[in-house]
This record gives sequence, structure tokens and C-alpha cells, in this order.
Amino acid sequence: MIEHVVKTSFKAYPVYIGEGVIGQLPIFIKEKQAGVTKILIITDEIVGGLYLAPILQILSAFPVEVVKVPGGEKAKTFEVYYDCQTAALQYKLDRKSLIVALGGGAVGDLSGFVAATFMRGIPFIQIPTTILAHDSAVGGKVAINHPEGKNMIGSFYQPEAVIYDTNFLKSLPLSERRSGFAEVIKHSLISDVSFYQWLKSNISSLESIREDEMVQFLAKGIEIKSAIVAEDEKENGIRAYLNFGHTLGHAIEAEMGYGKMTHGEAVLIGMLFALQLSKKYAGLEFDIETLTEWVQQLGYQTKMPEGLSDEKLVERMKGDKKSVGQRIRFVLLNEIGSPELYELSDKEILCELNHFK
Ligand SMILES: NC(=O)c1ccc[n+]([C@@H]2O[C@H](COP(=O)([O-])OP(=O)(O)OC[C@H]3O[C@@H](n4cnc5c(N)ncnc54)[C@H](O)[C@@H]3O)[C@@H](O)[C@H]2O)c1
Ligand SMILES: O=C(O)C(=O)C[C@@H](O)[C@H](O)[C@H](O)COP(=O)(O)O
Ligand SMILES: [Zn+2]
Repeated sequence: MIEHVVKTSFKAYPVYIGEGVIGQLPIFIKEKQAGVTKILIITDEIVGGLYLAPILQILSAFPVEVVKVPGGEKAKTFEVYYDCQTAALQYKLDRKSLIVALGGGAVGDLSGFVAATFMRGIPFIQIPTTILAHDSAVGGKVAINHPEGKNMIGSFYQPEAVIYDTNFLKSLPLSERRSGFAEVIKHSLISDVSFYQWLKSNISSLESIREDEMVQFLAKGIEIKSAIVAEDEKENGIRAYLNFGHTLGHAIEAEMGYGKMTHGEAVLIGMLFALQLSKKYAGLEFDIETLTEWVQQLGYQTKMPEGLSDEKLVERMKGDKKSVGQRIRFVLLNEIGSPELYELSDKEILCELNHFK
């Protein structure tokens, strides 16, 4: 088992990673949440169907209630958020109660936001079940979507612990492995060229990742992310680098309709676009072609999805959280591992989108 500690100015919490670490859950609750009055597990239909029974077994010493929400982006809506709050009230949760998020990033983002706002904030624990959630479960960004934009209604709210049992990843469909691995690639590109090269040399298929390799890259991604979060929890500066690929990625997700393309696949396209911009505006010297061939071999789509209007994408990007006064800011790379924020005009972006086809 790997134990990593995430430190922010007000809080430090453990991330346990490895096969079988779910056993830490009751131990952690007994030790750190003594006197817990109720545990509310929020999970989705698929993950609940697969893993709820063993978790209930593990938690049999505690009073537990469960809310099942729809899978994927359908969970990150006002309606589902409202239903979770209603359930929390009807189950009589109080400030000594605990929310447990069992699922991928969608369940984690929703549950964290429910926890952050129920009675102005009660503790929560993340039990991630996707590769992507090495990113989403760590760092405390919790949110739901608005039709106008991704994660627009949310908070920064750190969990008490992240318990990342890699046994849960074995049932992940290939498309979800692909989605999650895009954020691993992101972590390498923004911070560590040798990690990027290691990934490229060792991961040639997402179907057959060795357990030791999986643990290695998940832990490395978490280490990279938590170092950034430790320095800038609320995104006043360098945390924006974790948004590499997301300016266009989020615009694609919103424009297509949430859930039509997975988050990671949209971010992957966004990263390829940001790399193209980096060559033109940030002096990056990098062989995008070799990266493109590698990710195509892993099954990623590398072109813009058909039928999206460049003008509408630019409008979406103006509303991105990194924008200031409707001026769009991209995370670009001066070198691999060296990100910086750049403001670009609508005209410059439209021109590059045109070349990106
Ligand atoms: N908070 C953050 O810092 C952060 C970071 C990255 C992404 N996100 C958000 O995370 C969300 C995406 O999360 P995600 O990709 O982890 O997935 P998800 O929660 O959207 O789940 C995707 C699908 O996989 C299924 N699934 C989950 N775990 C499974 C398992 N072990 N076996 C079989 N099926 C399983 C789910 O039921 C769902 O159908 C997006 O909304 C994105 O915006 C947040
Ligand atoms: O943790 C962060 O900071 C990130 O930007 C991680 C991203 O991978 C993640 O998708 C995040 O939810 C995007 O944040 P947002 O502020 O653009 O909604
Ligand atoms: Zn992301």
C-alpha cells in the first residue's frame, strides 16, 4: 500500500493507494471520525451494483444509508444535487455525519459539493473507482455542471481521506480507462518530461496495464497534483496549470452536451490543441506528431468532433473559469514540464481552430 499525504494550508489528509486498501475505511472512520452519527454513501447505479454490497459489509458496524444517482455527467445536475440534499435531511444527517463518495469523478464531484454545502459543510471521504479519479478525488474541487458551463457551481472542499483501491479499476470499461489515462498524460506534460517519456515507452495499450504500472502512474499523478494543490489550493496562480487542455476540452463537452464525449477524451483533444498553440505562441519545441501517433494507438480520437461551430466554442471558452473579463486564457507549455498562462485573442484562437481540423 502507498500512503501519500495531501497538505493544504488548513488541512492534511491521507491518500491510500493499492489493492485491498478499502480495508482502511472502517479503521480510518473509527480513528478519525469517532462518534460519527450516520454515514451516507453516494454512489451511482453501475458502481453501486458492483461494489456497494462489499462496502456495506465492511461498514456493518456503522449506521449507513445509501443514495444511488445516475452514472456519469447525469449525476452532476441541480436535480440530483437537490435529491441528495433531500435524502441527507430525511436520513437525519447532522454535523457529526459523514458522506462517502463511492464512484468516479462525477460521483466524487457531486458528493463533495453535497458535503460542502449540507449544514454548511460536513466531512466526506472519497472512494474513487476510476483511473480518472486519481485526479478528481484529490485537491478538493467539487462541483456540478450548468448548461452554460462545466463545473460552474461548486466549491473548494477537501475530503478527510481518499481510499483508492485499485481492485475496483478491474471492471472499468476501456472507454473509461482511456478517459482517465488522459489526465495521467496531462500530469506528465505539465510537470515532468521523464514521466511523460516513461508513460510513452511503457504504456502501449490501455487494455493490459500491469498492476504495478497502474499503481506507479496513479501515485505519480497524485504526487504531481498534490504538490500543486499544496502551493495554491484555490487557484490563485499555479493551480491553473492543472487545467491544461481543459479550456477547449470543457467547451467541447458543453457544446456537445455533457456525457456525449468523456471528460478525458475531450481534454486529450484540448491538450493537442494547446500544444499546437504552445508551438506558435510559447516557443515550444516538441514533436506533436509522435504524441499523436501514440495516443491514436491507445484509441484516442485526435481530431475535433464533427459539427461543432468554432465561434460557439470560442463563446464557451470566454466563460471558462480562467477567463478574465471575457478574455480567454490558455495554459500553454514553454517546454514539456513548464506551463504558463497565455491570453489569446478570439481572432488568434479562431485561426488556430481552423488549422486544427
Ligand atoms: N474535481 C476534479 O478535480 C476533477 C478532475 C478531473 C475530472 N473531474 C470530473 O470527473 C468527471 C468524470 O469522472 P470519471 O471519468 O471518473 O467517471 P464518472 O464518474 O463520470 O463515471 C464514468 C462511468 O464509469 C462507470 N464506472 C465508474 N467506476 C467504475 C468501475 N470501477 N467499474 C465499472 N464502471 C465504472 C460509472 O458508472 C459511469 O458510468 C467529470 O465530470 C469531470 O469534470 C473532476
Ligand atoms: O484540480 C484542478 O485544479 C483541475 O483543473 C483538474 C481538472 O482535471 C478537472 O477537470 C477540474 O475539475 C477542472 O476544473 P475547473 O475549475 O476548470 O472546473
Ligand atoms: Zn480534468
